[in-house]
Amino acid sequence: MAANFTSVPILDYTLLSSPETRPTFIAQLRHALVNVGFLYLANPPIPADEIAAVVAFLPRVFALPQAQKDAIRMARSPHFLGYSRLGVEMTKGAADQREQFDFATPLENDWAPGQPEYLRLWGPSQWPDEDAVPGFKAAFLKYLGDVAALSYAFAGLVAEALGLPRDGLAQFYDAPERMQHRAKLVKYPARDAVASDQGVGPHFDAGFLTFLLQASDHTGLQVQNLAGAWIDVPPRPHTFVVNIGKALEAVTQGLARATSHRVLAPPPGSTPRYSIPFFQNIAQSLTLSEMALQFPSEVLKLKEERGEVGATDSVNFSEYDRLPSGYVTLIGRVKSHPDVAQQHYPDLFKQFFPEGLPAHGTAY
Ligand SMILES: O=C(O)CCC(=O)C(=O)O
Ligand SMILES: [Fe+2]
Repeated sequence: MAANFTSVPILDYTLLSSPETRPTFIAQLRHALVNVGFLYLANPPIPADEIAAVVAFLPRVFALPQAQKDAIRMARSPHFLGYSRLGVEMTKGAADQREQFDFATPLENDWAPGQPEYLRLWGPSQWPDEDAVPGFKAAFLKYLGDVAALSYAFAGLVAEALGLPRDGLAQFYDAPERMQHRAKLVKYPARDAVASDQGVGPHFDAGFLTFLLQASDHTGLQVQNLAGAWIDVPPRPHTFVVNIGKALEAVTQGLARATSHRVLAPPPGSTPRYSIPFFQNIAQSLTLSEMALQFPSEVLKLKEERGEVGATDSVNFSEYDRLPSGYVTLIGRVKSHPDVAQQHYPDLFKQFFPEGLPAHGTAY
């Protein structure tokens, strides 16, 4: 009988600061990784005022004139970075009802024709006009840097919780200055303003770890438990929601679960919901099936005790068993943003969308 969950566990980062309480955190983390795939990280090591400053910018950035937002639209970027209008992104073949800006940690792109196309995926962000939102770029870059640092520290904790050496996951990253991690500002308008209640449809995240900031006081995020039931993950003050991406699930042979999740649009008449997910990437050229990790038998036993995952509505990012990680990410981006792919990756676009640009997508 599968161990199931009806809520997402809360882990307090400050438990790590004392040798007496640290083992408690690691044990809670082990449980969350194996049985849930989601956790709240309370009191993360990022100053509350730094987070508040970023949150305060959200309504202002989305309130920029449409022409200024369109000037940095994602379709201009081979790196899938920039602004996406409501309804252009797809999950499981249906349009997501959210508006968003994708930004990433700073990195130049040195791809040259003839190299694998996925090496084109990382590159510079497109930022809104500094005069229109003074200070936003600096505040968000600071935030990106600090969450990236937290994400590396957290990977060390994950390794420890799964019985690996503390640097047991370090082989999956290039040197920090050659890595890029992505985050986005997301706005989900209330249901009466949009075509459906699909804020974002059921999906898995790619990569290793996601650090999600729920930036307004709306329920809407839900995760799917082992039996397939949808469980609410309401916002909690001064927490990140941390979840496992498909790449981490792959390298841990399913010990750490990638858990299906979705967002429902806020109810009619509500204010918009805002969030900022941060996606930690891994090195692009790795084929994960060639990098098997060895786990202690007592940890592997936890997976048996969990049992099989009974049902899920998500199907994406299943290719980590055979393709380089960067290619898997690129396929995900192509399927989610076919208009961007059509501009910059015409061959892949034709492969995934042989009938042309979907009116109502066929992806996922
Ligand atoms: O907005 C949220 O709360 C979650 C978004 C999400 O799951 C995603 O963009 O991958
Ligand atoms: Fe997600």
